[in-house]
Amino acid sequence: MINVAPSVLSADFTKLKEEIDTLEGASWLHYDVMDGHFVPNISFGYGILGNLRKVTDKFIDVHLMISDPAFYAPKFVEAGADLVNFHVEAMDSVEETKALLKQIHDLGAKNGITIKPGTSVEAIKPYLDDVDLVLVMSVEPGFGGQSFKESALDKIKQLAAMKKDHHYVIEVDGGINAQTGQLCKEAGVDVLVAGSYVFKNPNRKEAIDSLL
Ligand SMILES: O=C(CO)[C@H](O)[C@H](O)COP(=O)(O)O
Ligand SMILES: [Co+2]
Repeated sequence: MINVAPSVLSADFTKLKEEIDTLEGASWLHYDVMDGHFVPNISFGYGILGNLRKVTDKFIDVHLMISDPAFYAPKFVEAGADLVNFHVEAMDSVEETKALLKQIHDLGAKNGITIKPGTSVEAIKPYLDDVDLVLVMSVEPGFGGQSFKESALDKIKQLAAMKKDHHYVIEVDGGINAQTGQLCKEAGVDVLVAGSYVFKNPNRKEAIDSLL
């Protein structure tokens, strides 16, 4: 079964609750956190997540694009994240990474590990037994509205082939529309993040349905 996770980054923030209410058919919400350091953009933090948590029962998937996930991840769990994923490129050691994955679980949320387009699946092999989700970036993190990079497809296929020995779900993020979403589904993805494709369509249900 495919889940669609609309990325709040592309929503109209002046009416966030109404925007969320239009997302019929999507059981997840994707919440992109950018610190202006790990990526050259700044989005929103755990305060706004706390507000969002009060107005939706959707499964909130927090994507941390920040340099210090170990410090901030617990704050996002506390604010109501259902899942917190962070970039392997932001971590200094395997020990530190495993400790943060465990801490997120101990705090009661699901965890995930994320790779940029230039990072291979090899880099996250040490964590595949410890994660609930692997996020494959199909654009350089930092901005919505970019074009899908086909190099993500091979990584999804590799992760899908290894999935039988592990328990993670595979998510893809960046440049997803009906066409690229179909390619990802054929490659074995479980969760499609879609920002501009969903929020730029006046008929949100139609956009979400075209991805399912
Ligand atoms: O993590 C992200 C950017 O770093 C966003 O989740 C992603 O870009 C979604 O936007 P779009 O679907 O418009 O590409
Ligand atoms: Co994202």
